[in-house]
Amino acid sequence: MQYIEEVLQSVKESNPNEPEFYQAVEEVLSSINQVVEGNNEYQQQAILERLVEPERQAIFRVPWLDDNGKVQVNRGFRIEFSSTLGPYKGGLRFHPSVNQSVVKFLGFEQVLKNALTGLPLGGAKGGADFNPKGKSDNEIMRFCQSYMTELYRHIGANTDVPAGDIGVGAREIGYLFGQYKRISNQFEGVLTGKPEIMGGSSLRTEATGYGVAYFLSAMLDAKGDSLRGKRCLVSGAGNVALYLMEKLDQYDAVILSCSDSKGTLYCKDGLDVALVKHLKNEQGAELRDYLNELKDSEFTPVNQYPSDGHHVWRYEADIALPCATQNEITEKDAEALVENGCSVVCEGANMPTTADALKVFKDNDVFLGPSKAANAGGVATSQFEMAQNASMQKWRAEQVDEKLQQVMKSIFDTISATAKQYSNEHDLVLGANIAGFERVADAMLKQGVV
Ligand SMILES: NC(=O)C1=CN([C@@H]2O[C@H](COP(=O)(O)OP(=O)(O)OC[C@H]3O[C@@H](n4cnc5c(N)ncnc54)[C@H](OP(=O)(O)O)[C@@H]3O)[C@@H](O)[C@H]2O)C=CC1
Ligand SMILES: O=C(O)CCC(=O)C(=O)O
Repeated sequence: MQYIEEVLQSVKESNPNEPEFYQAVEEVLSSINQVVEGNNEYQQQAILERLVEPERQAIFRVPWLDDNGKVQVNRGFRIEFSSTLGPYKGGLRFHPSVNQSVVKFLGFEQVLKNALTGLPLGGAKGGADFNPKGKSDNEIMRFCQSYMTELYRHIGANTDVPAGDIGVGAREIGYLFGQYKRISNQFEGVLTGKPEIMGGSSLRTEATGYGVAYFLSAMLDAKGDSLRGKRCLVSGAGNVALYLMEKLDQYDAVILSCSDSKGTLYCKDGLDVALVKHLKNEQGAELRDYLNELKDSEFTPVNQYPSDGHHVWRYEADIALPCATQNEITEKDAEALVENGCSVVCEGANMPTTADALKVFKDNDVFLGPSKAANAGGVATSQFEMAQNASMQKWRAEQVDEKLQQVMKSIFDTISATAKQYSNEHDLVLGANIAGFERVADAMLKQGVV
């Protein structure tokens, strides 16, 4: 434990003002002591010190012209965390809250997540503190072009392959790809999540949400249970949340809620998922507009949320599925969920549960599927896209779906077996952290001091 504590102390000192990054590192390091303390080689070879230090970090200016002819400036990031298991791989986030701490925590998590897929993928993350909301299509395009004008020198189909995340979907990936192709004169699989017409994989859009549903289904299966009739609280109403809800609906679960940055939509008898999806994807509407179509629901705006958490978690339900952003389940939210009968949590968003909330869930035997395992279906399908691009092939949606289901089941089996070996089979947080760490650390040992 002393080695781990020394590394944690040094992470804190050398990364001041990076609370999210420290939180992610602390969660992982404090759950791998059983494998680290018994292995002198990890210490001798400074495996932990290397694991927490990104291989390369690019921080750059992104100037762009708005529709009024005024120059705007944002800060861009690409943090190439680890290439131990393959090319750097991970999404780009465009959101005003993006900063070095957020990108680093996401990159660190990505390394272990990608390891859990069993696929040849390193880990990275990037983005910008750019707010796409309220911007015209032309502004989005000019921003993406400027961002790529710096990013292109760091990436490549075998070097670093970005994808989407919050605020970055097929439209942004299309503009980024167009600019990369123009500057580099290469039509290659340098980005994933591309529109299908230019080399995108079938089902990449749906993959993260569907993957969460497949993972959750494996969790319930392990308890001899199923999703049928289960009352689910979902947060978020973006890419991950919408396709998760779609798949849960197919499994006959009842989706009671979803949310966006304006508030929470709730229906005690279950939301009409097709309507939510239509409003968000086809109409670009807000969640509150649902009430214009169906009156049997309620919308709680953010200014009426409890001061210590989020309204979306304050309802009775069996399962909670956070799919918006980091630290969106507070300690009080976790207590409310437990009190209201929730016994399963499956994380669609990256690190959505605060450290205090994790403790509440653990103390109350809540079965928790951690994000680095449960939401890995997106990046796995990105790797399928890379494979298709490299071989100039296009796989059918059924093929991709079958492979996605296999990966999610295999991740569940791996982390559940690891959890059983070191603690109990339901401690999937421990199982994911140890299984991901061992894969990366053992490859690092074989690669020498790099
Ligand atoms: N896309 C992917 O393939 C993957 C995504 N993830 C993770 O899933 C989560 C959601 O990503 P994704 O669905 O792609 O993103 P989207 O941008 O498509 O959707 C995000 C959703 O969450 C809401 N949201 C975002 N930030 C906040 C906030 N600070 N407070 C309240 N609501 C918020 C948004 O509301 P509004 O629209 O009002 O802003 C929106 O409904 C993120 O944690 C991401 O890292 C993980 C693996 C892969
Ligand atoms: O598809 C990818 O490359 C990355 C997806 C992602 O950003 C994530 O898993 O958090």
